[in-house]
Amino acid sequence: MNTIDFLNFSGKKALIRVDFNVPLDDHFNITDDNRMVGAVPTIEKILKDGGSVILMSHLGRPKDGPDDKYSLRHIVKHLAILLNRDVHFAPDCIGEDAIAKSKALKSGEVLLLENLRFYKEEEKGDEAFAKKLAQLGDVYVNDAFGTAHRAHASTAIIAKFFPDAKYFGYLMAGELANAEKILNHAERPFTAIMGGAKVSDKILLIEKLLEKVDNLIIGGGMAYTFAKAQGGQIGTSLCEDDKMALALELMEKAKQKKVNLILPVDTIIADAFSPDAKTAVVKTGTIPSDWMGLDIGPETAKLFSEVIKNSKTILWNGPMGVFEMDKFEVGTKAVAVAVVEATKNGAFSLIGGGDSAAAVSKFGFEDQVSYVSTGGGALLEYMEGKELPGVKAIYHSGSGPE
Ligand SMILES: Nc1ncnc2c1ncn2[C@@H]1O[C@H](COP(=O)(O)OP(=O)(O)OP(=O)(O)O)[C@@H](O)[C@H]1O
Ligand SMILES: O=C(O)[C@H](O)COP(=O)(O)O
Repeated sequence: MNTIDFLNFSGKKALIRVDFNVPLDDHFNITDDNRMVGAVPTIEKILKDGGSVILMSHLGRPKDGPDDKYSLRHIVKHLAILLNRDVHFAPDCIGEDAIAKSKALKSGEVLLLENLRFYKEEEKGDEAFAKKLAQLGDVYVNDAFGTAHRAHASTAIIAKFFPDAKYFGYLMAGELANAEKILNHAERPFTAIMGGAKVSDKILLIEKLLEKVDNLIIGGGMAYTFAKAQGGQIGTSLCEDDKMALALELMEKAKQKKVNLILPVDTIIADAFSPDAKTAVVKTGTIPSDWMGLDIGPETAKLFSEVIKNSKTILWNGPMGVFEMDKFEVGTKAVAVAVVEATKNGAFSLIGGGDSAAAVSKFGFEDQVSYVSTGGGALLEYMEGKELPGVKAIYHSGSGPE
């Protein structure tokens, strides 16, 4: 793999695509900086070599050009703290000012460009826009694993302009190596824990995992589709009616493949989607008509935990309940505790990005699992077996713009 270890960056200007699409609160405080922290080793290696760094990223999904709400200027201060040095900022990611600022960069200096998605050309994968970005550096580095599933100008198209000078950053290399370990070198028993809101987001992954795992645990909102498909009463819980047949098919497939598919046996129900809701515990499939299931129940937490603790490889993607509300975090926390315990006993545990990562960090366990991925959609797509455009662009050995 063509990582930045193959080059001494002394005197070079490295244009690095990072994924600094981090969650911000109403006061623009970063609520989870995992993605920024993940990019630091790449930046530091290049600066230590005597290079300079131009960072480019998107933030959120701005609809219509520049919008202060999505400005990357909000993260400059925190980046400077993480890198322990000043960070220059270019309020336009292309154009004269960005070119001048990039030219003026001295060895050891860092420039952050404004949100790439302020130009619609970024998401369109526009080649002329990619060329303008390419003018800013001598070497292109892709360390944006979280955005590697997008074929955008800065993640994929731009690589054409660096036929002999394009590299993977350390975060990208680490993410791919860990995903690979799970997919192709998993020690047994191998347990996948799937949760989150919807079955439809994870069908392909579940199908793929049925080829690989010993145990497949399903919790979270998606479990109610399985409960209803089996004839259970689920009240007003989340459900995708059009996926019920598929849920039964997946159960049948698991049986054929001799995969132990484990579904919740009880659930915590609430009379409203609210932190102050009245709650009760009921058996799966027995939810009264105007109540909803918002977490797995205590019997289920015990059942899942036993399986997890006896596993040697664990992949976890998606929370077991509405963990953002303290009343409905118990099931997700129990699973997190079991994953931590298994890891202490030598298991390899990989936590899928996004909400599972947020849950693990809410409980303060991020340093007690083997790896917390910075990828949400990107990790899912990679694990489903899809080729990621951001990865392909670095591997592809084209000789310049087509
Ligand atoms: N029983 C439930 N009812 C309603 N929402 C639920 C339930 N269980 C979990 N959720 C919600 O699902 C959301 C996460 O689902 P989502 O499908 O986005 O997971 P995910 O983002 O794919 O997971 P990851 O980010 O780890 O890949 C959380 O906000 C959580 O509150
Ligand atoms: O958060 C993510 O999954 C990535 O940063 C990609 O963002 P997107 O889904 O808006 O393309």
